[in-house]
Amino acid sequence: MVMDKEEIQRILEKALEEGRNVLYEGRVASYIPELAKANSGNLGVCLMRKDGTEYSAGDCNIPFTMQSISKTFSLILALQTAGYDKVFSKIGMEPTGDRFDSILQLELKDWRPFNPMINAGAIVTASCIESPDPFQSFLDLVRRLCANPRISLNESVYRSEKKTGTRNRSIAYLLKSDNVLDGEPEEVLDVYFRMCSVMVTARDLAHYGMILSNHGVDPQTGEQLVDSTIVRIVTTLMMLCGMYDESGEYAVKVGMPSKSGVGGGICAIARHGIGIGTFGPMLNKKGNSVGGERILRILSESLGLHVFDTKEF
Ligand SMILES: NC(=O)CC[C@H](N)C(=O)O
Repeated sequence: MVMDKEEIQRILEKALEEGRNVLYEGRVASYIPELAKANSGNLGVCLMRKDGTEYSAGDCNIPFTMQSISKTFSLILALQTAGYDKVFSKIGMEPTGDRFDSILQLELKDWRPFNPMINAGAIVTASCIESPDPFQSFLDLVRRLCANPRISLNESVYRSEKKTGTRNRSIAYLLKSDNVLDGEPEEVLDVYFRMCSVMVTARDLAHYGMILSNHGVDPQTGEQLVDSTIVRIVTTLMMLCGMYDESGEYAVKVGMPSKSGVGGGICAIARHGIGIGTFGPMLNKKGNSVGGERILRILSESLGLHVFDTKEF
């Protein structure tokens, strides 16, 4: 199925409209007080192809905090600086089937977090980054992979989470008591909270997804921004665990390696060098954007983007 530009744009707009129809099913995150101020009506999508063409509909230039989407960038950075052996001696690769902030498995099954896409795993990932200034290195990486040098920290969201993040504190101290976490829990948490509070737009995420879909190569310059072996690891973990305890159902229905955040963003990696970013802060019970998921499902079905699809784009 080869589509012309107008047809793709029409599909995006239809997907946005259908996404709007399900917003009432969700709620904005409020456990981080600052996030409760989000505009419940926001919804947007941007699709970017490696040939430079770009499609968008709705609120795709509104900045929001990336929250858990930061887990994919920090994993890339930890693998780049500390290497595979160190990272995966401290963190597993298995989905949990539990909430993103669950503490359960650490006590019951394994002292190592199950994977880097849940909070416990991302806190350990942050501790693995080898850099004199881990947050600055993270920010540099995000700016490069999103091709946007203006990306910055949202101070109020950062302070709000730092003040109220007792559950993440519990996780970090438990990990410390089991000797999984190197360094001071408060220092590692500070880096983690900052990373979650970096602001991006749906368009930034589309660019990032496009780079990952293109095996880490910037199609404009030919530069290998991320080693393809690292891209493969991160993409696989996004497919298995990127939508928390909804990852299985999402994989069946949408079938694109994706990562969501409670700020309302989703970054999806589609076949054929396509990246998609969505933004809609109304979340379902699992903490995933209801509007974003609906849009991605429609795009997957209409454009044949499921990883096991055979259609041409
Ligand atoms: N699911 C998320 O996006 C969680 C990120 C959030 N900063 C937290 O740690 O709770």
